[in-house]
Amino acid sequence: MVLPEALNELRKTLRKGQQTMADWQGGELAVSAVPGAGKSTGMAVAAAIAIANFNLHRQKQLVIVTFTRSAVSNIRKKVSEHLKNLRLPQSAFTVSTLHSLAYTIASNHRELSGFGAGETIIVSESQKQRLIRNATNLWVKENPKLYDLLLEGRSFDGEDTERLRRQTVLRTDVLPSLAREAIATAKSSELTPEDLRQAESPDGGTILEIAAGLYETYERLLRQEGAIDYDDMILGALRVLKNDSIRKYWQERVFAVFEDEAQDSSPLQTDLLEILALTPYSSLPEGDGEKSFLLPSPSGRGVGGEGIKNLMRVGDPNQAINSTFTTADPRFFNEFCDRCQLNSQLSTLDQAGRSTVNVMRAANYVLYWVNHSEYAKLEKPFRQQRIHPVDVDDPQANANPEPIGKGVEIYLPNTVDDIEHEIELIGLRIKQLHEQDPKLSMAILVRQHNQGRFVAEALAWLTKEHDIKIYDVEQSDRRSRVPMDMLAILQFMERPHSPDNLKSALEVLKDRLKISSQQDLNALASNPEKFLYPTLLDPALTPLAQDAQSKCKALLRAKIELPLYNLIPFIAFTLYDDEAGLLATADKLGDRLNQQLVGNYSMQTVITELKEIVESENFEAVEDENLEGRYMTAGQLTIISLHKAKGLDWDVVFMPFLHKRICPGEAYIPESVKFLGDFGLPEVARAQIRAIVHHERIPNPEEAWKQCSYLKQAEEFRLLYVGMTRAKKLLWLSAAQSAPFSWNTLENRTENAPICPAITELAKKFPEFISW
Ligand SMILES: Nc1ncnc2c1ncn2[C@@H]1O[C@H](COP(=O)(O)OP(=O)(O)OP(=O)(O)O)[C@@H](O)[C@H]1O
Repeated sequence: MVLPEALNELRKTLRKGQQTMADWQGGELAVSAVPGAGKSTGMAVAAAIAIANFNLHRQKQLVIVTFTRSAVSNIRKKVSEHLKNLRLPQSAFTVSTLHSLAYTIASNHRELSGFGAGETIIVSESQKQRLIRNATNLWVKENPKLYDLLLEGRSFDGEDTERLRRQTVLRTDVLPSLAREAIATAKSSELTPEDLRQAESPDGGTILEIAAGLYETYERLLRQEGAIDYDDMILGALRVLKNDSIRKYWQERVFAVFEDEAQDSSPLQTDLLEILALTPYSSLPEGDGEKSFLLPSPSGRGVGGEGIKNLMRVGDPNQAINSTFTTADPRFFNEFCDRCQLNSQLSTLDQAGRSTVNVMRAANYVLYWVNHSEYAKLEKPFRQQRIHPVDVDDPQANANPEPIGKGVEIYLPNTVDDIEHEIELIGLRIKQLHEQDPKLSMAILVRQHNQGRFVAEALAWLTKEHDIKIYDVEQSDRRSRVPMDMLAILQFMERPHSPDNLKSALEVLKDRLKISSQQDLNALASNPEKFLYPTLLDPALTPLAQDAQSKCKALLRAKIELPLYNLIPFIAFTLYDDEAGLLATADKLGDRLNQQLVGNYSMQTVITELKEIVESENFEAVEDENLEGRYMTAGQLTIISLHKAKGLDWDVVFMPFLHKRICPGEAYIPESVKFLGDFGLPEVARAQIRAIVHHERIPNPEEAWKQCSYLKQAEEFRLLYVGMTRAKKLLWLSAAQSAPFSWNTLENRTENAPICPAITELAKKFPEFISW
């Protein structure tokens, strides 16, 4: 028995808003928190207090779920610490990601999960991509009529070159993306291929028919391999829980579910949690004392039967930044919040300990402006929620620190000429700040990989001349792609006349900035013979294509001239400059292949071995539980993508390159796919399936395309907001006058590139932040 005083002491370590979590008395509770509100801290204390209040133990547990593995270990550590201090059993709670919770349930009852009898193989992301490629090829073979319809597109003059180009675009680009979107959206919403076929679509259902076919073929291949993907884990668990006695078993074991990062869950994942969180009335013992603690579920929606739903969902809808590539959508969590609000079960954590006051004012204004702008016509990108500083007696020391300078510095195009100038100004500011306080943690947040690379190269002098440590997070990603690059190039060397092989090799050369991206690679790859060895009768190649051709031919020559074991180093020198340890990584890979293939070293065995390495992903750096700690080290400058920066913070945050083209961006259709229509087919499929999920009218392709770009823009603004709220003492926002048209190549610049409209408005509202 824990003394109430001890629990009260623990509760008092929380700020007011967080205390509403600790005061949870059962039933449903939504907690909508602003960035920096201390959600995880609040949840950990709330968990310990709930375990004490409800006498939880091994057979009646509190289940905590969150999104990433590092968040799991963070929360586990905190809860465990509190339980130790309160002398409560550690077995009273579990913390896991949603997927691993689902997998535990499903694999405990294999016969009902649909997983098959043998050992279950869980496909990784890269294995899934391979399956999708295979499914696409198979679908093309089995569906010649639909494929021809796509080849015809809007119009077709029957010319062979154009046909070959279209084939390459469809098979290597459009159809695999369509498959990916369709599978992600449909499967994670429990829609079957048949459901897609039966939906009433205004365009006659052709797009949904293709989506259904690809999805079906993918499923077939997955089953053939005896494998499951991440969506199957959730579906498997839900299938298992349809069984009355098994559901009862789990519901009795699980007293309540606390979910962190709830804005990132899909509806099906939420269903799973709701089922687990339910205690059926029939399971409550007569006159059980616990009964009096529990409030009836406010929703009464009763997933999985009537009962009491003990479910706390904590999240920030304004930090939902995964909705354009998963089925998560902030609207689901928003709806949950609204529903709970009707029953006075919504708690809003709007005080935040992290940033200096001006950073909060800037983030609040951006949110307000976007929600009242043309970008909010269809649906508001943000939940209206202001971030407030903490009270003076807050338990967190120095929760809202003093600013450095004004706390926010905005650099507009009239002071910054071009991106080189912009990064030079940033470098000088970093040097100055580091001299003033060598312990400051700093980060530069970028939206695209190529920006990160540009920044890392341009600021290398800070390390050389001033010993400032730079940690480029994307670098390790680049290293993990080395085996894939090698595989693509070797496959091309082995069979250069395959359009697919040539296309993959060209893609690698483009990604490594060795050939220009300002050309249609599909056109080059569609007829390898003509591209590599044109006759005098063939039309002349453009200068950009000639450059690509000479790089490809050099690779083919090397295959003839060099001993096989020299090919890996040769390819490495072709692809990589001596940056980011890529050459060293390629060396390591070469050594490993040499060791593994002693006495059996041939092109074929090297390719097979590389395939193995790529598919098993066992050459990648192992995810480190304290990776986040390494990103935020004092005295270090971290270069990191906006997506990865979520959940982290630094004393000083730089956000450069804030142009309208990127934030909020606009829907863009490459010339090469316009034969299909003025829209992206994968995005349209996704929007149509989404409409089925939401029981809405299915949009026609043009409407669907508009919706997609709207959703994407809303998400870009949320990314901007996530970025801004990472700063503790100083936030730097900038955009140069001249910027690259596309970051794939820095050569083509747009003069007077329009800047992100939210930043223009921010500068108008707070002219005192404008710096030069
Ligand atoms: N009541 C508190 N007392 C002392 N420190 C606190 C308190 N609440 C939060 N903090 C500190 O504030 C920081 C952020 O807390 P936490 O990680 O819980 O925030 P979060 O809301 O999950 O963050 P995010 O903005 O990324 O969503 C942590 O360093 C934590 O220790």
